[in-house]
Amino acid sequence: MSLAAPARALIQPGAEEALILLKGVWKVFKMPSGTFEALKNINLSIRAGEFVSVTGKSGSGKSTLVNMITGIDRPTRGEVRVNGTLLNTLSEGALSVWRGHNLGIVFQFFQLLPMLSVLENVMLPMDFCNRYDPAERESRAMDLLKMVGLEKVAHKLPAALSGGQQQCAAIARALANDPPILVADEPTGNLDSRTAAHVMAIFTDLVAHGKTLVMVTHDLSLAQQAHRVLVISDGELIHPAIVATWPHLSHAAMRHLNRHLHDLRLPPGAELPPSRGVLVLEGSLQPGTTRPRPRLHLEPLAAGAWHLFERPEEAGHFRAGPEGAWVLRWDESAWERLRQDAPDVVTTLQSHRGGQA
Ligand SMILES: Nc1ncnc2c1ncn2[C@@H]1O[C@H](COP(=O)(O)OP(=O)(O)OP(=O)(O)O)[C@@H](O)[C@H]1O
Repeated sequence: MSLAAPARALIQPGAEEALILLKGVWKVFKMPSGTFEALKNINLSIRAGEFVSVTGKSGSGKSTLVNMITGIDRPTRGEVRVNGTLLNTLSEGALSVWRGHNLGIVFQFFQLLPMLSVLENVMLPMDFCNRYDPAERESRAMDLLKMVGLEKVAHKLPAALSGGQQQCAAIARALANDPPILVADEPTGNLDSRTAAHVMAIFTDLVAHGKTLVMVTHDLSLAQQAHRVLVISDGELIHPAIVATWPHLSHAAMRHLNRHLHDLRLPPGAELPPSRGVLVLEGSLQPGTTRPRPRLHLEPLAAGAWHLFERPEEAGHFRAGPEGAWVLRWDESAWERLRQDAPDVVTTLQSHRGGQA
């Protein structure tokens, strides 16, 4: 069996590579009935040029998460760093100037100003940020409208446009100040599937030209067009390797796995400690030679491979390959907790015993 190159979808980019970085972010809402944890210890990194989709059930925390990235809302605890700026420390005024230069935001219901023409709507962010020379603004806005196919309706009011056209105008407006990052919250939620496909084609093209895109969507087929799908469930961000390895599990099942799998880095040649199961994130595990082989024939485990062990000691037949190994694993007690919390998930995993992302 040949060993695959590290599967990027299994791990997040390192903090040093991140254009968007959330570290230990919690959001707790205070309500008369008590407190509600909408985001629980989110650690997220997104590199420049990535297209990342955010999926999850209604109320799982998707909008709260993107509101952290846009600075529309602030974390209760933790750090949010976007394009080199620590958002936690900015005043409201500084945040809105920062947002104007760094982010374009696209909403589900377009939010164009109804009394301004489409062209004026697109010029508005340039006026607000004073980014381009006043003489240049109109032609720049027209170029952006051309790019999204709307030059013929530039002088109309938004109400005269279809929903799809209004969303394309909102995308042009989001691009007005040429921000490196676009954030779109359910941008196709109010569009039919043909129009949604057109909006997705515009997004894909923008990413191909270097924009970083974070898109919230309920639609799994649209989510999967991104480079990376983030799943959020009850305020928890599911480890990308769990999403990539067991994409068909329910989000609740993924959440159970997320809570009970722990990561471990092994230097080259190190023996895998007693474990009930392992998933290789990076590097490889090779069948060891120092212990007697078990009855079964063991294959190397490359990045993306997972395997369950009958007995924890069987894990010791594996050693990290020459490049080391970074794994998620269950030790005996984590596996027992998983069995107690989610017996159906254990049964599903046991029916396969292993596989490849
Ligand atoms: N300002 C607030 N005060 C109290 N609770 C809030 C507030 N904002 C959001 N919540 C709660 O936080 C949870 C997450 O909300 P959020 O809007 O992020 O979910 P979502 O995944 O975007 O949902 P949807 O897909 O329905 O838009 C929900 O239970 C919501 O009721």
